[in-house]
Amino acid sequence: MAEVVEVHKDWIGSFPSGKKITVVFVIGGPGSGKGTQCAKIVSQFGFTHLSAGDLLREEVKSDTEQGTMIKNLMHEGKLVPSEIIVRLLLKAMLASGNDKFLIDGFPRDEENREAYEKIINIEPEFVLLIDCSREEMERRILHRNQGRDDDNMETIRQRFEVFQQSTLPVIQHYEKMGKLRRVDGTRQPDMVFEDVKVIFAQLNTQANEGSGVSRVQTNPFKRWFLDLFCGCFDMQDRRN
Ligand SMILES: Nc1ncnc2c1ncn2[C@@H]1O[C@H](COP(=O)(O)OP(=O)(O)O)[C@@H](O)[C@H]1O
Ligand SMILES: Nc1ccn([C@H]2C[C@H](O)[C@@H](COP(=O)(O)OP(=O)(O)O)O2)c(=O)n1
Repeated sequence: MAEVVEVHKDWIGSFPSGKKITVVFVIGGPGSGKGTQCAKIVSQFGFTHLSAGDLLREEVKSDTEQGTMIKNLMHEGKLVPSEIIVRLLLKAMLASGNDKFLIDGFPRDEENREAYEKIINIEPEFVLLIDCSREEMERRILHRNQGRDDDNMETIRQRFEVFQQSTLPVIQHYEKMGKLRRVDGTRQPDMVFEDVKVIFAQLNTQANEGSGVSRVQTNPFKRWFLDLFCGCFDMQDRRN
């Protein structure tokens, strides 16, 4: 709890004041090309890229009990408890000094989404879904050579399973809300980016037309801060 209060203090001075905070989620199956497209989006649209997987891999490097727990879950291709990943995301957002965030590999399931809504609660502008066939994703993962502990056939199978069972409901949720933007990720990276660019360019147009809601109006961090002091940060609403 003390650490979170510290983070909030940092936030006060670290976000550019009076600016709208923009969040876009990027989802897709393992190996669909999320990281590849995010790198391109960052260089063209000035977002801060927060990869949920990278944040967890960083956490694994810390020689702690939590790090070991995360390492084991990732090795099995399972999802890490939502509170952990949402806390890591919040910390990274606050530390970035930026007001535009590309959150890659999140939300992975309904629990992730609900935890985000409870703790951070900045509505995403849209959710970019990179669509790709399972065969192509499998081929890419087996060739990516990043030395990842989870890029082996057995773990890949479990990650596909999680995508089918747990991420599809999240996709359906955002589709119902009209927030899903789907691109065909089976093509070459630059071709995929042609479609991605059009989607992000619309975001810029909206901002210029002033259709976005300002941070002052929504003030999600104020709500978050109040929630923190009402004691509901640990996901259990103790007021009930
Ligand atoms: N459109 C694409 N066509 C072919 N290979 C790709 C494409 N996008 C990404 N890759 C390659 O596939 C692998 C997985 O991509 P990555 O961006 O790491 O996926 P994810 O972040 O979704 O797991 C990487 O080796 C990457 O270079
Ligand atoms: N929101 C998230 C994101 C990733 N994870 C864990 C589980 C995933 O299998 C691993 C790797 O995720 P990452 O996004 O880096 O990689 P892939 O899309 O599976 O290639 O991290 C999680 O538990 N919760």
